[in-house]
Amino acid sequence: MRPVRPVAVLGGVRIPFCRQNTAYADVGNLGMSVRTLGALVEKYGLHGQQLGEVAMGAVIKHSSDWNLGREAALSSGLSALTPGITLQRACGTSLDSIITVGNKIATGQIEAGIGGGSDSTSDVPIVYGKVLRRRLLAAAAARGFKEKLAQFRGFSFGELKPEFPGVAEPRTGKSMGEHCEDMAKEWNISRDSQDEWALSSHQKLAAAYERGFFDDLVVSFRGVSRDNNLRPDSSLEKMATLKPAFDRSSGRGTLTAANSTPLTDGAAACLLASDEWAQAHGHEVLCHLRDSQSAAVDFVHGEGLLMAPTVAVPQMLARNGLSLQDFDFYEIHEAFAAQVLCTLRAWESEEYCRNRLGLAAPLGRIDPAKINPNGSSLATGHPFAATGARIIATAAKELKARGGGRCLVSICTAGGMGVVAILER
Ligand SMILES: CC(=O)CC(=O)SCCNC(=O)CCNC(=O)[C@H](O)C(C)(C)COP(=O)(O)OP(=O)(O)OC[C@H]1O[C@@H](n2cnc3c(N)ncnc32)[C@H](O)[C@@H]1OP(=O)(O)O
Repeated sequence: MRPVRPVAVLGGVRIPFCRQNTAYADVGNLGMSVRTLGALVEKYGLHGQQLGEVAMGAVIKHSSDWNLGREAALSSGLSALTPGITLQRACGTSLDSIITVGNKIATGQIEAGIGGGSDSTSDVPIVYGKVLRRRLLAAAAARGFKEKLAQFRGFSFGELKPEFPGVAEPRTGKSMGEHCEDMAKEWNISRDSQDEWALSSHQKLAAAYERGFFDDLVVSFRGVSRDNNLRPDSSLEKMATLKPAFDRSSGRGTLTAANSTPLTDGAAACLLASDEWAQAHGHEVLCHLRDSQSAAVDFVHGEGLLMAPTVAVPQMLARNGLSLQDFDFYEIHEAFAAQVLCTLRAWESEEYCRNRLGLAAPLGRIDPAKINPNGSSLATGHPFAATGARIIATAAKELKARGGGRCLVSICTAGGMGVVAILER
C-alpha cells in the first residue's frame, strides 16, 4: 500500500431540491444526476477530462438506470473513459460515495473523482408481484404463441396488483417516522423544541440564500432556482396547529409534517482530488476530508433506529484525538428535528455515554448556534441519496467563507446506521 495522502474537497453543486410530485416529477434519477454532474463539469472546466471515478447513488432506483454513476458520467461531458459506480447506504449514500472516492485518492489509486447521489420519490419502480413476474419471464422464454399463452393458465386479475417500494423497515414493519417517534418519547423530546428547531432551519436556509451563499452551489433546473420546500414565512403558531404525522392515536405524538423532512426529489455532487491534482489544474482546495466512520445500532432489539451517529462519532473522535467540542461548526442531517435533538441529548447523557458507548465521561454539550449554520434537511428537503453531497458541498464552502476551521458531519440512515466525517481547512 502507498502511504495515505490528504483528500482535497474542491467543492460541489446541486440542483434545487423539490418536494415529491412537483417540478421534477417526470425527470427521474438519471435526468437529475446528469444535470448535476453537467453543472459540476461546467463549474470546474472538466469537459473531456478523464477522472478516476464517478461514484453516485440512489436509494430508490429503476433497473433501467443501470449503473447510475456510469450512465450519468457518460452524459455529463466528462471523457467516456471515466469509470462510474453506484452505491447505496440509505440517507448516508452520497457521503459514502464521497468517502469511497476519497479513500481511492488517499491510497493513490486515483487523482480525482466525483461523489454524489440522487433520489426521486416521484418516479419510483412499481413492479408486479412474484407470480406474474414468473409468468412473464416464462412467456418471454417460450417458443411460439401457444406455449407463451400456456404460461398464463390459471391467471387471476389479483396478480396485477402493483408492488410499491417499501417505506417501512423490513425487520420491524415501522416507518422511519414511527421509529423516530419512539426515540422522541424515549429521550423526552418536546413538540415545541422540535418545531423551534425546524423553524430555525428554514430561517437559516432563507438567510443563506439571501446573502448569496448558494449562488455558486445551487444550479437552476426545470425553472426552479431555490428549494421549493423552503418556508421562511412559517411560524411556530402555524406549526403548533399540525396534527402528529406518525402517532395519531396515543395523544403523545410529536412528529409532524413541519418537523419531519418531506419526501423530496433532487441530486448533488462534489469534486475531490489529491492536492497535487488540484494544484496542477488550478483549483483551490476548499477543505480536506480528514476522516470518516460508519456504525450501526441494534434497532431490531430496541435501540433507536436513527441513533447510530452517536456511536460512530466517538469512535472517530478517539482515533483523531479530538473532543466533541473541538469543532467550529457541525452539520447534522435533520431527518427529523427529533433525531437531532435525541442525538444531542444522548451525547450529554452520563448514563448513555458510559453504559452504551463505553466512555469514561459524557461527550458533552454542543452550542446549538454552531449546528447547521446554513439550514439543513428540514428546510432544503431530503432526497435521500443527495443529502450527503449537499452537506459536504455546503460545509466545504462554509469552511472557505470562515477562512478555516473544522466541521463535524453526521448523517443517520435507515437500517440503523450512521455515517460521519471530519472536514478541515
Ligand atoms: C431514509 C434514511 O436513511 C434516514 C432518514 O433520513 S429518515 C427520514 C426519511 N424521511 C421520511 O421518512 C419522510 C417523512 N415524511 C413524510 O412521510 C411526509 O412528509 C409526512 C407524513 C411527514 C407529512 O406528509 P403530508 O401530511 O403529506 O405533508 P404536507 O401535506 O406537506 O403538510 C401537511 C400540513 O403541514 C403544513 N406544513 C408542512 N410544513 C410546514 C412548515 N414548515 N410550517 C408550517 N406548516 C407546514 C402544510 O402546509 C400542510 O398544511 P395544510 O394541511 O394546512 O395544507
